[in-house]
Amino acid sequence: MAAATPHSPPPQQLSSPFLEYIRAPGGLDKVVLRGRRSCSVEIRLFGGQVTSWKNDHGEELLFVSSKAIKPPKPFRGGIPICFPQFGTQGNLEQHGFARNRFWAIDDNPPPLPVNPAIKAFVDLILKPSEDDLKMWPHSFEFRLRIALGAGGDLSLTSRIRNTNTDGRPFSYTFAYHTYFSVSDISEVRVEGLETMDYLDNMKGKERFTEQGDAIVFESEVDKVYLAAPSKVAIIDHDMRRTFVVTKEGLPDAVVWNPWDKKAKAMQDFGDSEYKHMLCVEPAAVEKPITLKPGEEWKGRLGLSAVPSSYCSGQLDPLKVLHG
Ligand SMILES: O=P(O)(O)OC[C@H]1O[C@H](O)[C@H](O)[C@@H](O)[C@@H]1O
Repeated sequence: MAAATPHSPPPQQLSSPFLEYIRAPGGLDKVVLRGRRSCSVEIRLFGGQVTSWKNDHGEELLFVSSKAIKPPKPFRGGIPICFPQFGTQGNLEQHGFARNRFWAIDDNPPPLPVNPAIKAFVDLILKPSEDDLKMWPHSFEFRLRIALGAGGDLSLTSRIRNTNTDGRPFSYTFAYHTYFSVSDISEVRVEGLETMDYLDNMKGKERFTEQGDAIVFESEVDKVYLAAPSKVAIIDHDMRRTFVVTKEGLPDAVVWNPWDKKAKAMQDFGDSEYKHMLCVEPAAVEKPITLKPGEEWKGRLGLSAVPSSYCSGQLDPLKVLHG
């Protein structure tokens, strides 16, 4: 049952000076994590979705559309959670229902190893409602820890447990649909995915192998990179900033930018906003994850934003990916 409502009282966990629970009308209650200087992370209970991540200068690092729609529609930007289905790969609504549900604060989560670099964190939980069970007849507990590190890095750890009592396993696909804010998509490079195999969603999921150097963008892209490395870098030349994306338990990485035509067709997205965003989404898409009753899966996303290190205008990819 989804016990979560946007009006549930803030629990004990939220009494830390690094955490704030903010009530807002229209199902927009949120939790704010605060770090050093102006670092912060905002999480909406609707969707269990990170909607803001700021660095210590207070600059926003995630893209959120100016046309984003309020609940009950999914929210365009930040880090939507795609579960139990990625995309249209099944009978459920696009990207599954988790991004469209009210999550609850998990006041008493099972322990996770504590990283001493973590400044503030919050634990959320999603359980299926009666209606969810009609669409996807599996009982589960989805625990999500969102943590802000001392250096301003952000991590999301998902733990999904099969709580079926009828002995049945279930399978799902999953993604952290991360929208990065970039200065100009035409100036952005992604390193770490070159030479990888991918499924092209724009070509009926046909399989190709990436050729050449770092990935650059000059038209619509919607690809699922398979068995992608655990570290990928998004290099924003104009901002002199590199996002380092790390992933655990998530074999694939989806890369998406709708470009101009699709942008115009999207109701909750500005016509030119494609220039200022890029989705790089650690995911489990090609091979669904299967859990037997009592089994738990863990998938982690780590994000940091570091100044790009240039030498004669060239970024040293080894430094970013292995430094
Ligand atoms: O519009 P949404 O349902 O949020 O989906 C936005 C995009 O998500 C992913 O990146 C998929 O690969 C795309 O095919 C899809 O268009």
